Amino acid sequence: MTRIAANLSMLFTDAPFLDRFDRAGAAGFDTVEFLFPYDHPIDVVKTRLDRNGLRLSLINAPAGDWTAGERGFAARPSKRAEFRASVEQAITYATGLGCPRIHVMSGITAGEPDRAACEAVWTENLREAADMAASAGLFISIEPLNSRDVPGYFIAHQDPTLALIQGLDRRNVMLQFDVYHTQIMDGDIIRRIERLKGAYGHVQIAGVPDRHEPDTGELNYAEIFAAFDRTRFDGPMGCEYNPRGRTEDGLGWAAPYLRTPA
Ligand SMILES: O=C(O)C(=O)[C@@H](O)CO
Ligand SMILES: [Mg+2]
Repeated sequence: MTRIAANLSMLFTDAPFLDRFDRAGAAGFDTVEFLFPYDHPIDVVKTRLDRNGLRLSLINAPAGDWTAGERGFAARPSKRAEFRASVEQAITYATGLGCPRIHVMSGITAGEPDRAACEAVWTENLREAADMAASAGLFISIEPLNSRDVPGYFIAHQDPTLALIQGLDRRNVMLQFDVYHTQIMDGDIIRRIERLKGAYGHVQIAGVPDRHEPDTGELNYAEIFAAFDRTRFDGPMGCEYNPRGRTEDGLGWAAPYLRTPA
């Protein structure tokens, strides 16, 4: 059964962050995800979730100076201390907010030592993060990002990323299958959904190439949802797109997956 979640870092962005929870609830979402809640105390965010009857499916660990282009630390030998601190903070928030999964970003590795050094530090960091997360009963999510939008990011393709994850030997680290990035870098979406069944723990969606609503662009989301259904994937897929206009006005495609207003 297809389930969706509102990504509050990209939807309803005409409202301040905390007010986006109310907008998502009113629009009929029962689940949300977002990147960085860290400017707000946990209890304040929790109140917004609870008063709208919302579950939280994913947060990102702090990823550094986002506006300056930083995208996390896991593969950056020069950022070991920042990595550990970011995972600790994310675990505190995920635990307090009842969120089962943390997206840990790998970082832009241009400017770091050679690839082998980055891979070695990524592996050490992720094993440590996985063990910290496992003690709290949490999953870690690892997402390749397309190199058109995020040049120099450590991981850009699904298969090599899965090989890295398998090398960790940690059961609570899984792929994040963002259909938008995957279509740009790898394609063959339907077969890939089937072949990687069981390897991804979180899914995100958007139209390609413009990253708008999934009802535009080169992908057929009816077929993609059916493929995820066949694999028995039942997690809420994050709607991680830039709405063409007001978020609510572009939710026609989502009507079958939203709650009807009380
Ligand atoms: O951009 C995406 O896609 C994400 O999922 C973010 O968490 C990180 O870039
Ligand atoms: Mg994504």
